[in-house]
Amino acid sequence: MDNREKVVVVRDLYKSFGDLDVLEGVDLDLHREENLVVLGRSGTGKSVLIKIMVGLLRQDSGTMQVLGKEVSKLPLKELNALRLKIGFSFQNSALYDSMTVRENMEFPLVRNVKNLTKKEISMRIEELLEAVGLPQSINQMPSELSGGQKKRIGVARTLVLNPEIMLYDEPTAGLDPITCVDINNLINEVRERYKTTSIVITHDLACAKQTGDRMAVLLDGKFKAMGTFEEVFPRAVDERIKSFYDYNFINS
Ligand SMILES: Nc1ncnc2c1ncn2[C@@H]1O[C@H](COP(=O)(O)OP(=O)(O)OP(=O)(O)O)[C@@H](O)[C@H]1O
Repeated sequence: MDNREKVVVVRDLYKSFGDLDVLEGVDLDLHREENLVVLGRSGTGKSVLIKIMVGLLRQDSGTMQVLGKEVSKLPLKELNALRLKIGFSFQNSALYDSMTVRENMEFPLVRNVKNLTKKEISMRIEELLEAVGLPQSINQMPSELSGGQKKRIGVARTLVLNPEIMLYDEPTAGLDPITCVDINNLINEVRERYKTTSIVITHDLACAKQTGDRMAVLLDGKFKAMGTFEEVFPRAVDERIKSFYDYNFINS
């Protein structure tokens, strides 16, 4: 029997928009401190699944439990409290261009955590910038940072509220292959250091292989394949999963 703690439990989840059936029976168990990679072509419903997870959309049927709570049944106050435990690292890093790195990181802290002293805020920001390898960027503007640096700061800002779950949306999109490897390493370091449980949405199989304990391939509204990289890809029978593998360049 699998005794690991389950952080997310999804059962028989359905979601349609009019005639468009997007999710058609999704099942998932995500374990504490696991890195799960979700793969699937554009429009397969990855974002819809994440939106149901954070209560931005409601499923038609089935259940979505996050940290022991059925998301669709939570009153707004509890939903907001749950959302604070889920850190979303956006594809475009979502930094405010008119604020320095420090101000970008202060913003969610000051807004969501009461009674922090200036010193506590500074210490938290400095620790996180050190953790993502950019302590020297604290007074820089986002426009002065490279794409990879912006991603790092975006991750640091997401961590500022101590999330238990990290959602990474296409973390390597738009980066050169070497910077991709750095960002993948960062995702793994964040897990080690902050004991986060992560979902990584990506089309990049090198990223999937490097960061994922398990892969979950969303196809026809369900997770059609689930397992380690080696279990899912080299031996794929489904032509669509095989083509996903064949069209990607595997670095290692
Ligand atoms: N609020 C909505 N109303 C109507 N249709 C929607 C809504 N949200 C998503 N959809 C549709 O659901 C399908 C799945 O969309 P989703 O954004 O989840 O895809 P995705 O797998 O995240 O794609 P990508 O990899 O391109 O981000 C799409 O056809 C989309 O148009």
